[in-house]
Amino acid sequence: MNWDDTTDAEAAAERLVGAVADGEDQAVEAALRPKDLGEFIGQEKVREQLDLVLRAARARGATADHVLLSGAPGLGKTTLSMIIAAEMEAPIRITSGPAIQHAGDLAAILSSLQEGEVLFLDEIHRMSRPAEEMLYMAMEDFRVDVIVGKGPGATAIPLELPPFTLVGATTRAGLLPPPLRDRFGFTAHMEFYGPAELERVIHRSAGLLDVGIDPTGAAEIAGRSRGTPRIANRLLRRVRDYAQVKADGRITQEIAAAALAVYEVDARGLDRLDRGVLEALLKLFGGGPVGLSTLAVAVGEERETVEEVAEPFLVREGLLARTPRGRVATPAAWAHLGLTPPRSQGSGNGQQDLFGA
Ligand SMILES: Nc1ncnc2c1ncn2[C@@H]1O[C@H](COP(=O)(O)OP(=O)(O)OP(=O)(O)O)[C@@H](O)[C@H]1O
Repeated sequence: MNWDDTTDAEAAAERLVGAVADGEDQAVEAALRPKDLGEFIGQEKVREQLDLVLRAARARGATADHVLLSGAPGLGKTTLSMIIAAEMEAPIRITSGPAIQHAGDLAAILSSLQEGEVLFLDEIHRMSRPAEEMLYMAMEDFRVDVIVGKGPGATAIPLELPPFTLVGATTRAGLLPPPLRDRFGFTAHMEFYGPAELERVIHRSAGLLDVGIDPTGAAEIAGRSRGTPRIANRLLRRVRDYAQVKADGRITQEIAAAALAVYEVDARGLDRLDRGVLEALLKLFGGGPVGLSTLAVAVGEERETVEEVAEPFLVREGLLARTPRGRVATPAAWAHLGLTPPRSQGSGNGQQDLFGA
């Protein structure tokens, strides 16, 4: 998904199943964040590796190596950066790539860091080029050159920095220039969460929010959370509202299913936009192949919205395939919408033809 494009990110943030944080998320997330590695659910490999990195640094009495976290929005990168600071008993400073427009902005932040401080740089791939170049030297030598003056009279004044730990976060590690990527001592890729992990996230959050929930209720919400803790927490809050207004406040499987039906989030986590795209593909175009522009017109959305907001999840779920001949529905898409594919698509040969990339 192209999260560089603010409009798409905003469009996605407006959805109940959007992974980008909205205003309400920002207000309540602090209370739901795990505080140490032991509380952080899932991501076993990342946790194990990070635990070793941090323990070793602590044992040496040194500042931890720079850490790069990559992965989709809402999987816990900010949370993990705060945990790194907590585990190192260090303060944390939080900023983001787009907030650093000039190298001077970065120099001001770096020069005010305390020894051992964690600098969390979200969306690090969106930093300006001069700032990025300044960061290379800061990461490697804990030094920056501050340029004073302009033109031929400009001079570089070297500035020593205290050792610090940079935690960079990006949704797209591939976009980082290799010199920057290489300066991180530890890189972790965060994966989408499985249903059992999401159930644990939901139980934990329900406990913190003081909401009663049955295991079946948690499973129902987990199944619709698109592998993302942020979405799980958001759906939990909407289901809690429903349970309070329509029942006795306790979340059961029936309550969760009924609440999320009101919000048009289906059993697999598809919302109205996702289902609209699939329905058009199946009902109007017999399952495809159909071009992206035609599909977008059929659902009354911008091409970019279909491509960047709806499609990535449909592809990930194995409901839609992008082929050189156009968008094609998979057999799972027909099954999910309870429709029968035309005969030619049901047969092995026809299917091969459709996906014949
Ligand atoms: N492993 C986890 N265990 C429990 N809760 C989690 C976990 N990961 C994330 N969360 C919860 O999900 C919410 C979103 O997490 P966080 O803000 O860290 O995501 P992010 O990857 O930094 O997102 P973004 O890329 O949009 O900044 C937080 O409220 C946090 O409590």
